Amino acid sequence: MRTDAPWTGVLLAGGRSRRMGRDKAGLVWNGRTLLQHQSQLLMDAGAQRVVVSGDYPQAQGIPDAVSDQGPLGGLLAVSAVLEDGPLVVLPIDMPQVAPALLAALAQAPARCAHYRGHVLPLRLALDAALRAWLAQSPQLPPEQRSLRALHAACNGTILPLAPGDVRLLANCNTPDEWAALAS
Ligand SMILES: Nc1nc2c(ncn2[C@@H]2O[C@H](COP(=O)(O)OP(=O)(O)OP(=O)(O)O)[C@@H](O)[C@H]2O)c(=O)[nH]1
Repeated sequence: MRTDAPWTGVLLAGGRSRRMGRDKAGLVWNGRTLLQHQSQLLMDAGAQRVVVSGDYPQAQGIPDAVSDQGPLGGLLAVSAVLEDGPLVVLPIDMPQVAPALLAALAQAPARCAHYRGHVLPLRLALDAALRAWLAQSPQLPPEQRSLRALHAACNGTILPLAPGDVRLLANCNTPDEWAALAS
């Protein structure tokens, strides 16, 4: 019998994709858009449900409450429609993450440090403390308005990876990175 605690997958899909020059959510990976592919990864990992952060009516996406605040603006808006509980936050531009990795992260027992600078995917406990931190985040100076600061302040969890698995976290921000990933 599966006894794992239920968790919600949050797909970060907002932002302007400036470096890519087109919406990353619409890029096609193995015959599906990244919006579809990343949502499926979270479902395959065992998410009870997936909530899309971003203005995507076709996926019941939650638009940012405060625009141009980066991922924190997305999490602030998403947190307003969710009850307390565990979240696994996945970016739109990281298509090679294995569902098993996300599943392990969802059930990870303890906080872990950054793995070689990666702060996503990230597990968070949505509770009063996280809500309060997100609520004040638009007032923070830009250098403190980051997922890294959130991770540090709210005990976010990053799963440590075996060195051979680091490639699973490859993301794509530019057309060249996308071409390299997709080749
Ligand atoms: N909801 C929401 N998500 C964002 C926002 N900015 C970035 N993201 C998401 O956060 C993750 C990391 O985004 P970045 O690569 O840093 O930013 P980006 O907007 O996608 O791309 P650039 O404009 O080139 O920096 C991606 O999954 C984005 O979809 C935002 O303002 N709102």
